[in-house]
Amino acid sequence: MNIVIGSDHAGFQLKQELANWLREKGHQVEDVGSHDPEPVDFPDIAHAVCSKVRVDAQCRGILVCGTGVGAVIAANKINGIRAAVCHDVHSAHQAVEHDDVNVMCIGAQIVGPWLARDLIEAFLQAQFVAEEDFVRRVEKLTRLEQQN
Ligand SMILES: O=C(CO)[C@H](O)[C@H](O)[C@H](O)COP(=O)(O)O
Repeated sequence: MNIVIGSDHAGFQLKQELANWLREKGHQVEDVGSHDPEPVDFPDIAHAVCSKVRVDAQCRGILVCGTGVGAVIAANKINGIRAAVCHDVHSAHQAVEHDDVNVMCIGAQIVGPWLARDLIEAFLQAQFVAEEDFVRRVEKLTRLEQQN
């Protein structure tokens, strides 16, 4: 799968580990930074990841900041992005299955590397379930995005 990954300084170390691990698993990974531990603002990294994900339906995004909170706020302001901060495996797959989430945000200060891997595996393996209720709700999300 094509994956775009990014982090701010708080997520840098975990993002490096996750990007390497994803490549070892055979995924196509584009790392948009940060590329060193110097401070960087999470909205800039969220924009870099999400501007690629929003134009490629086959692509998923992963954002790592300290808590996942700043990243998810920023990502959800970008048209075409449905982002979720996920720190449990159930949310990580249901977010895709029900809500067609295309960007997952992780807090490096909240979860360790092993749980982060489980979260990403659940996120990447999940597919949207195109049931009537789920489709209708996602369409309503798109309309909300267009209204504002
Ligand atoms: O978690 C975050 C935003 O929700 C960020 O990654 C930062 O950790 C947080 O904003 C704290 O900022 P700092 O510059 O690392 O003190």
